[in-house]
Amino acid sequence: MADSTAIAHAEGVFRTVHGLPNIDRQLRHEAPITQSWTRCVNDHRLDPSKLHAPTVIGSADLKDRQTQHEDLLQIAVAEMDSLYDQISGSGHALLMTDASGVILCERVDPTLRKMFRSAGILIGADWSENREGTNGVGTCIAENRPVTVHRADHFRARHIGLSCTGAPIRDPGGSLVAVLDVSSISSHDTRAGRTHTMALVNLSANFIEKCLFLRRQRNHTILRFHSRPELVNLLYDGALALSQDGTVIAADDTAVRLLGANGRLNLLGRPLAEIFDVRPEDLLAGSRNHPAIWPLRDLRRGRRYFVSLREPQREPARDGGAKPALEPAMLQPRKNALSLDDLAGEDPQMLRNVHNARRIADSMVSVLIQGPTGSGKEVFARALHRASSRAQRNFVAVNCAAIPETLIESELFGYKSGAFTGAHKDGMRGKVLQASGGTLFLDEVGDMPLLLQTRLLRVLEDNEVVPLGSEKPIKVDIRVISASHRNLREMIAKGQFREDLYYRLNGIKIELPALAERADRNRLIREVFAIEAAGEAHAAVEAKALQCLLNYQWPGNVRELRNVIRAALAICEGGLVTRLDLPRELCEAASPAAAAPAAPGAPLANMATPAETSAGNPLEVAEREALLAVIDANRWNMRLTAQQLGMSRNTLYRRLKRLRIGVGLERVDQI
Ligand SMILES: Nc1ncnc2c1ncn2[C@@H]1O[C@H](COP(=O)(O)OP(=O)(O)OP(=O)(O)O)[C@@H](O)[C@H]1O
Repeated sequence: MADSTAIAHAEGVFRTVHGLPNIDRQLRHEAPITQSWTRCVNDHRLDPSKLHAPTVIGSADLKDRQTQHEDLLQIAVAEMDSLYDQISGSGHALLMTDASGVILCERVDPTLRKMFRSAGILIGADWSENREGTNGVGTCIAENRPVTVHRADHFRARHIGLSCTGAPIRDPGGSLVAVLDVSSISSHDTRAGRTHTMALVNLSANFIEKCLFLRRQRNHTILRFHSRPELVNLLYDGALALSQDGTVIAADDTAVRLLGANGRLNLLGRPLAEIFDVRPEDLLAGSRNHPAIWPLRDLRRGRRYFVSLREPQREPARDGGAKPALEPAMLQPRKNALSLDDLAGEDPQMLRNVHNARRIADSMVSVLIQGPTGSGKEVFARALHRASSRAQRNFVAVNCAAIPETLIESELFGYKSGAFTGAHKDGMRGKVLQASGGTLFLDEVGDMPLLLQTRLLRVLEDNEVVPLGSEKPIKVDIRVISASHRNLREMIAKGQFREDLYYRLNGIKIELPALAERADRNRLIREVFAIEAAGEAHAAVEAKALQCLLNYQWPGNVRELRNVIRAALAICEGGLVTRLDLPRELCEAASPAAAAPAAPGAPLANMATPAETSAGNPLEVAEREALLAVIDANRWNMRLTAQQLGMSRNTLYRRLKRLRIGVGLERVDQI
């Protein structure tokens, strides 16, 4: 390519990204392309004119990735051969990448192989957007939908001879696992001509996706449905995988669309009898009792569908035949760092909170987060920091309740060398200085001693801090987010909290609801299970155990929920959580027969008395007391307890179970 073409292309890209008029006024790019260009410049810091060699991963890494996607590749290769037959001779390459954009397999006309290789289209090459800029694979992954990137739509000048169309392939949980892409070089295709290619690629991607769903769910009953009987058991029907008690454990995109559900999570964990007018016993009788295809009505909209049932190919190897109602692999476990979007959920109060937080994310407005213990105040503060323009700078958290009163001043404001006896000889930068440029998170701000409140207010008013033992103020630039589970207004009335500081901190108030009050609590419980069980291939929750989790009042909110699930996963047999793996008190309190919900704040931990453990065996009583003493000393932090006792956390949880020590309110590390 002539340098002048590359320079002109790069100039066009920069003009578009910076909103300047293009020299060639005819040049128009669709929104997904210009958004991708903006990501390439601002986020990936790529230069469109730069020539570079393709990034190709090593053969061991490639082999690992291929093995990891073995079932997918087996399905895809057959479909790719069939698609390749249809397009061969037209100068196209057909390729499939994994979710990070690395090519795992390809079908290329042997006479064109060399040309495609020199364009970087070869097995093992990384076509993610942050490597190759806007392209059919990387942009499909970034946008999570089918895209065509035609010639000068490409970000890198080097790729403007290519025309590519990529379509996502999703696993039964809805996560993108692969991209199917058709590319051509020096194509004389018009953009309109790519519409046909897009239809073909989409069809093949949908087909692969459906086969993958059926294959991965083959050990469960699968219900397939469509409003037209002749389309049942074909590509266009909806598919639901069911547990043995008729609970939906996986749904494909078509099922979600046909049922008008608001996403997969609305279907997962629900009994099929809540979705269709089917009696559970009819369903449990299996396909033998039904004609091959029979009609059912959808309960929400009253629409008639024709359905077929496929029985499990093999009984799931589960403990004692217990019935899984929820399998995390079917949910989409979220990444560890939760974003504001992740936190919004479907609760009206949370949606309002997230909306307000987004509006002020980039401003200097102080944020006061209130909510009961464990409701996610710190998680919210971190998400807000990540959504702000300070995201790349420090987020410094100070727990005002955890630092001894005598140290809090030096912790916050730092000190000069030799400021006091025992001070570090080089002095210390306090948290306020560490947070300068970023965000200072004051957790449990209601626990800050009054004297310090006065000093903090001065720092916030003057934007400068004077370390202990120094007289020289240092300028700071901090965004303050504070949190408290206490009623600060009541504290002001009692003279325990400064009113002026309250107004300084309370630029905007975010009130987090208790877990039991959240309209979307069932969904949140499932999500937390999915997060905790991520990476455990066979983890599942038995239907009755799930019911206990859903019915319980959760006085310790999400923290308690997380710890209960974490402990249950550690002690359960074969990955299946049953009621026996949950604290007994939780199931009792959650049962409809329980006289009243657990009183908010009532500790769940340590509710069994020594007499209840193995009929009061004195050795066990002694062991229990010794263990409780260590746990108490570690403030119910199981990681530290296990470390101190020199055992793994799993062993510790097993021992807790044996000694019937509940783990309801223990504190563990943050995600
Ligand atoms: N929406 C959520 N999804 C998954 N986990 C969450 C969510 N919200 C909170 N958590 C988890 O719950 C636990 C408690 O959260 P966090 O520490 O933010 O609560 P908090 O309200 O600040 O608690 P405290 O009042 O004790 O300071 C953490 O382990 C956190 O990762």
